[in-house]
Amino acid sequence: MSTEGSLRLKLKKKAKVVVRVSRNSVRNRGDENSFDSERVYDRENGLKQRGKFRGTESGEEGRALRTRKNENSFDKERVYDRENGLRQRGKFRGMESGEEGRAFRTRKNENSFDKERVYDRENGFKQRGKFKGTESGEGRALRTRKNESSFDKNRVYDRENGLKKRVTFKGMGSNGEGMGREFGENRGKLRTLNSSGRNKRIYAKEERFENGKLRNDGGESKKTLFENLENQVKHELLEEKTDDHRTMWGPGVSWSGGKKTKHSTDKVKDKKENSSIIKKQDQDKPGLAKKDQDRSGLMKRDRDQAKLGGDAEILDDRPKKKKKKVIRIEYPNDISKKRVDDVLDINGSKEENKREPEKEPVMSKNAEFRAIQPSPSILSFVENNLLGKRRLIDLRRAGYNIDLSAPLDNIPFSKSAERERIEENAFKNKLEFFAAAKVSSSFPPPNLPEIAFAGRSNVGKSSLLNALTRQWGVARTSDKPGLTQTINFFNLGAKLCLVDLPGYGFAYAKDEVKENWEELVKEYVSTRVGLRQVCLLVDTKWGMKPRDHELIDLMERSRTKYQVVLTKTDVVFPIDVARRAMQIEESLLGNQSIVQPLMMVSSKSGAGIRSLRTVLANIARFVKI
Ligand SMILES: Nc1nc2c(ncn2[C@@H]2O[C@H](COP(=O)(O)OP(=O)(O)OP(=O)(O)O)[C@@H](O)[C@H]2O)c(=O)[nH]1
Ligand SMILES: [Mg+2]
Repeated sequence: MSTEGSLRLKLKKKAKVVVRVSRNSVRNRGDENSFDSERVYDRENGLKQRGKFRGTESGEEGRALRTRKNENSFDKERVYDRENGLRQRGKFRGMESGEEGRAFRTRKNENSFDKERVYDRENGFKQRGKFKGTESGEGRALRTRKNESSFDKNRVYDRENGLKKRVTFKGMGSNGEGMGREFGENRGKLRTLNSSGRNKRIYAKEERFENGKLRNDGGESKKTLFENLENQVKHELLEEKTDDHRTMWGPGVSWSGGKKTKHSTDKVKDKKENSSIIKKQDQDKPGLAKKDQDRSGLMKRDRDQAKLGGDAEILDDRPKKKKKKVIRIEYPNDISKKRVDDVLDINGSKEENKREPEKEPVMSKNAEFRAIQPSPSILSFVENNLLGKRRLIDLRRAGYNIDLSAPLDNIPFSKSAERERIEENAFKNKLEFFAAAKVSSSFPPPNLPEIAFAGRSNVGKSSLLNALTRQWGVARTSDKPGLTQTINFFNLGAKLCLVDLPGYGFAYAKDEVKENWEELVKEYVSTRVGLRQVCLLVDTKWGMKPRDHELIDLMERSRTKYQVVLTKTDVVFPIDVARRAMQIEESLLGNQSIVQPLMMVSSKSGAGIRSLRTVLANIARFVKI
């Protein structure tokens, strides 16, 4: 830098220093708040705020300057707020000159005040109640964060709720000593005494000098004083009777006996005459249960505090709890909360409603079925033949090829369905349709022993024919009941004839036609020469129906041999297959023409087909042609 430049820099600095010394109103980096007698200069908003600002007189500016630490400057008539500027034009004369130092509203002392107004940093001068709780010099009475309840003779100021609480509060009268004492009592700060689960606020007993400092000269220490005080209060709580409802509360709501009660202000006024802070209680009642102590403590709380504080009232800042209104609606037909006798009265006299002797509950058909206990032989047959609903994974593990039709009718671990492997020779023959009859006169001549398959429509008669011979599609099948409408005759080789009968019961056909089927079937099973056995097919899921019994009766009368075959066993659980078998066996126990055992098959899974095949092959074997 050149010599000329350095000289200029020095001159500038000197000039600044001079100005700074001569005028405090110059705004520079060190003094951020400049002012003059008429203007306020704000660093952020410049000189836009042109209100008269005379908070400090000349010579006192040094203290009144608004700095970062002292955020609130003021004058006799105006309050200056850094955030809101001079918008708050209320008269603010809380301090006289010379007292500003203590009355400044700072971060620690958040509440400034004057004789007539309350200044709230957040709400400005909205709270215009008269607030005269402290006279000048009451630096200790200021409401601070620790002492949140400020007060005056007539009003209570609450920082959150403003002046809404107008309870007369005369706990600390102004006595000119700056300590808030009215009666010259040795009363200290409010202390919280935890009594009976509730906080009780009491005053400490203190002695102070005239200058306001705490006196602690060899006497009881402050801590000891509080301890003594707590003990006294506890004793009082135990001693007090519950019928004393005197309270220190004004018209507000206070606690009495655990319930909120309203108190009149008259009771509070009388307490002015009290001159002692604490009425000593000498006796204690150690035998009182803790619960009772708590309760009595709660009920006497008001009175205790009144005694402790003389005229002082302690603010209860607890929010008032609203009682929930419970609306009970009585329904005339609601008998949920009535006794049995009452219920009887509602519905009629007790004699009329005498209970009838209890009948055995009628079990539903389903429940009856579930109660059936199958015999071990049936159960073992079901298990051995893998009857009932089975998981494909289980069938695969057992070696059956589930990709084949009727896999259980194949030999395990064989890759293809080998018709030649069918054990029974009769069923190794080709199944051939050779005659269909709608009327009895159309029946073919009985040259071969016949095995007929009867049953309700859609029970699986035609499917079973195909499954037994492993010739799928020879007998036509359909999921619609009533497909087979004629008596169809099939040759199985030269030795056996299989007959597919039309079904009975529900079918998609005219009633007249269905009646003809039934008559034809009845005629066939009762009159057909060469009929060796009727396989009466019953759906495992639904069991036997009345028309099945009709046919059985007919066959019984005509002495036609019949064997019951449960079909579609793959749609129910194994246990239900066994139950159904047991149920039908028991229902047909006395029948003469029935052929045992009851067979269980599934044309779809192939379960039980081999067993049935064996049974039927035996019939063919012993037939004499
Ligand atoms: N799940 C399962 N379905 C079967 C079984 N047997 C037959 N079905 C099915 O049942 C339906 C009826 O079979 P059909 O053999 O036509 O019954 P049907 O007794 O001849 O019936 P109609 O000729 O009308 O009297 C068809 O859709 C078959 O696939 C079986 O064992 N299991
Ligand atoms: Mg059929």
